[in-house]
Amino acid sequence: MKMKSEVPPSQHSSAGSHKNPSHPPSVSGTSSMLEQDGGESVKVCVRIRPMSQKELSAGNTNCIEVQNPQLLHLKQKNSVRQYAFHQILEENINQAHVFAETGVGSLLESSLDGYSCTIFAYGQTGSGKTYTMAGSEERLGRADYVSDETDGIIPRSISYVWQRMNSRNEKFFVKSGFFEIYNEQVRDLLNPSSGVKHCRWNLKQGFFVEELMVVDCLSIDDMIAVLNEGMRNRKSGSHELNADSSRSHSILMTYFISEIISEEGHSIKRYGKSYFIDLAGSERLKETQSSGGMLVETKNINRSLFVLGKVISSLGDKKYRGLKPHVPYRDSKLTMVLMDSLGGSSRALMIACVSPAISYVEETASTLNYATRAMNIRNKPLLQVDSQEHLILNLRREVHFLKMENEYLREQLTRAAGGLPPLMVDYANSKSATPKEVNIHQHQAEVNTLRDENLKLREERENAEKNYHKLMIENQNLYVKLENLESTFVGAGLKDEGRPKISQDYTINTLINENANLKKRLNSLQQENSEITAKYGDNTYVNPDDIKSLHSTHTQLKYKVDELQKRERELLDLILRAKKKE
Ligand SMILES: Nc1ncnc2c1ncn2[C@@H]1O[C@H](COP(=O)(O)OP(=O)(O)OP(=O)(O)O)[C@@H](O)[C@H]1O
Repeated sequence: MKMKSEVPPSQHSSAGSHKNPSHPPSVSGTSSMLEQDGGESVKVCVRIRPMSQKELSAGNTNCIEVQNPQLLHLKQKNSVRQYAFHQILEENINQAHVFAETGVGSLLESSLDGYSCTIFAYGQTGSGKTYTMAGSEERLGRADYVSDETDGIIPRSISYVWQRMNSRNEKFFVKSGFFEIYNEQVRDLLNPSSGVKHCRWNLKQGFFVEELMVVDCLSIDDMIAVLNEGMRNRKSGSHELNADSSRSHSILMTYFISEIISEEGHSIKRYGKSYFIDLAGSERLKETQSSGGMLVETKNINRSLFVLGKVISSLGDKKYRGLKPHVPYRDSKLTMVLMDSLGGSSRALMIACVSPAISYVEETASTLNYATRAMNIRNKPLLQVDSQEHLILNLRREVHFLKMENEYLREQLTRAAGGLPPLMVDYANSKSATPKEVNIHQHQAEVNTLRDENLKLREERENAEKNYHKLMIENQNLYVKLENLESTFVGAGLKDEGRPKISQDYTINTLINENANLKKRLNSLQQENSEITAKYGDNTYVNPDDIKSLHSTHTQLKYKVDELQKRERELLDLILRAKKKE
């Protein structure tokens, strides 16, 4: 195995004659997911793992009933919900059958033809993602690893592609890289000591991980060595960095560069790739959604998974069909990497892993709901074309996404400031996007301008987020202070004895000062709050409901302060009258 630290080659091909590949895109060997517009839906399979010993001894019953290979019933508390998928793999289906039934071979065949393919496992912790993608975790990463029947999709894919490459009349170059994303940091699993990696975008590759170690694989053993090395480093890294390995996403990339010599003696190259992704446990996503405190989530919980959920929702929501929704790909590292696989030019297979145990029925329902949405996502698989065309294609795609995103951000700001939103433009269909009218330099200039604009809009949004956070903390402090004041002055004794009981700690002067400060803070907070609301609107991170509830808290606080001041005046009056009597 030859180790190399480099960015993989651009995904282009001079094979103009290969626009009609020998293997037209079709996800499974028998059933094509191709649709009329040339698009192809993400293939979604559900794998149900056997109940674990722990689940059985806890007395769990089965909450999933498989009706047929495409239909299942989920038995929830008071209802039964029906779900349909491309393929359902029951508990008793072994690893070899999973490989065959999910149609992975057909995807790999496309990669050898010059297409991009992504296979990813989604599901809660312990639902069998790693087992499905790689195999039994205890065996992987060990020096004495030998292939056996528990091998998952990755080792099986490795031996499949090697067999297929040997039987084809083409010369293949294979390269591989392995990385993980944890807490929005990318770590090279083949070179863990190299530190945090950055996600960049360029014309040739779209998004890519910068300075990732990419290894030349000259044999099947080299590829297995890459898998084992990555798995080993993921395990040890999980102890050093994150106690919980299920919170990181691991991504194994393999590039297949094929070369054939045409009858005229020209060399024709095609650039295919396969991504194998083992995602973090999706129950984090559920926690994220239920906690409501979005700022805390994005910091402490797996942001990539949260954004992936949003990307799947936007792309898979039927109401957006043909409307070009805003898709927040750029909001996380994982979705940047997956940009091409979801709603892009790659072919994709999602394996949703679930436990049949009734105690996880909610997590299972959540996984199945996301999987259902993912089935609505459509990709347009593209064979890599010659360099110039490929550059223009990438630029056009970048222009399209940037325009949509900037439009979305501007529209939020305008609406929040009370103006009418600008009309949304369908950039994909607008005339100005026609490639022949604009040359590559103009495309590049447009991308640069849009990216500058995007940067500014994002900075503005970040500032607004920071202010919002500050405001929340101040509000909290204010609340605590008010509670202290209330317990001091409006205690139970007051009601019982009909006369004020003033704590020794509080003199009238401190009370007046406190209230004056409180009012001052309230005023400035309210002003700050209305500025943020006007500027910010309902952007991705701060929910308009949160802003509304912040407003309502302010109103309540203000009411309490007014009440308190009224009570204070009464107390003052009482004290003065008592003093006069003395
Ligand atoms: N289909 C299956 N058959 C037998 N055992 C399985 C199956 N699926 C999963 N397991 C076992 O269940 C346990 C949990 O599986 P696994 O580690 O793959 O879950 P996971 O979804 O990757 O979890 P995490 O998100 O925490 O990494 C492992 O011991 C694994 O061997």
